[in-house]
Amino acid sequence: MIEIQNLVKIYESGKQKVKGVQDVSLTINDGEIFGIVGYSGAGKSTLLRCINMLEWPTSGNVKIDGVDLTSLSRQELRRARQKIGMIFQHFHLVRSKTVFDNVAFALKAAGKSKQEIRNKVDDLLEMVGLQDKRDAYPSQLSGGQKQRVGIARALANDPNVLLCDEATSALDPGTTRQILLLLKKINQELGITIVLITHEMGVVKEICDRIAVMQDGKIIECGEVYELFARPEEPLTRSFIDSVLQLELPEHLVKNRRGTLVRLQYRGEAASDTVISDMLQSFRVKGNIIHGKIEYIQNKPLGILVLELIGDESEVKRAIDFMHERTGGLEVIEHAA
Ligand SMILES: Nc1ncnc2c1ncn2[C@@H]1O[C@H](COP(=O)(O)OP(=O)(O)OP(=O)(O)O)[C@@H](O)[C@H]1O
Repeated sequence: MIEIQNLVKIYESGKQKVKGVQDVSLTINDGEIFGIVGYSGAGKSTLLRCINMLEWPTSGNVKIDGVDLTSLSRQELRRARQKIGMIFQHFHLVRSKTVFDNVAFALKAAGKSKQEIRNKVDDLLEMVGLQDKRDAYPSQLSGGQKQRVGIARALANDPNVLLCDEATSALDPGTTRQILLLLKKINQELGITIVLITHEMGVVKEICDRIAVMQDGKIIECGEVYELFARPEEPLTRSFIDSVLQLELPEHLVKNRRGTLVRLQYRGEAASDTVISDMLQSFRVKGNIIHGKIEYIQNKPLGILVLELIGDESEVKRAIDFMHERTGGLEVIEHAA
């Protein structure tokens, strides 16, 4: 388990002080894939780099499996870090070394025998699907292949935790998906806890169990991915979610509406419910479906519909209250003029 308590990181350059992370407390459970989301400058990298002490916190603690990393000696910290792998946006491979040697590097440093190194590297390359690139150099690899080498290298010392710093941001969508599937496989087969930072909600939707949303060095919202998608509380979280759900309505639809537009979100079990037909039968309103989709997040359906309700104002209001009660997730987007 990773426990972050009241973490603060302030960068000082000359007389200027920049707050990288402001009083963050967070618990990440064993075996979880935990996402940290936020715009550029929100403090994601700083927080991630404090987890393995690449950045030393100004105050606060980081405990991994009960051990407070801020209290360790340099040597103890070096040993603790072997159990925390890390991968990077730009891979950070050694250009003059082959794929094999890039992965073997950490094992040599840990004093493993030649035979052990050969077996381990071969196993890792098989895991990431790069056996045939064993003797290639980084310049001969695609971006996705380079990240696979980065992942194999990060797993060399059998870490319990894998930190991913924008690991897919330099990759095209197809390759991103393959790398995310690989991370999921590693999480499931090896039981490794994964903490990833990203500004792409699509990445979160694909593989994370829980997420924290960061703004100005603070966590403004944290929870299970499905719950956050179904019921975000903060406007920033909502805008991240909307970006991936592609819910923007064409302007002419909003302009030419005749009634009240409402966005309806059905959660899990309610997704197949008959809430709309019940509403239309119970109230004197007409309903047009303007936009609709069902998203599957962590294999659970999240239904999203935009309805135009036309009718007497008080009847529309009663219809909205009814749907609110039945679904728990309803938003009035725009009132008719
Ligand atoms: N080494 C540093 N020295 C001074 N200020 C820094 C340093 N690293 C980060 N900062 C500042 O700390 C704040 C948080 O930066 P950080 O890189 O953690 O954000 P981020 O969310 O990861 O953004 P990005 O996605 O652009 O990397 C920013 O204001 C940034 O300018």
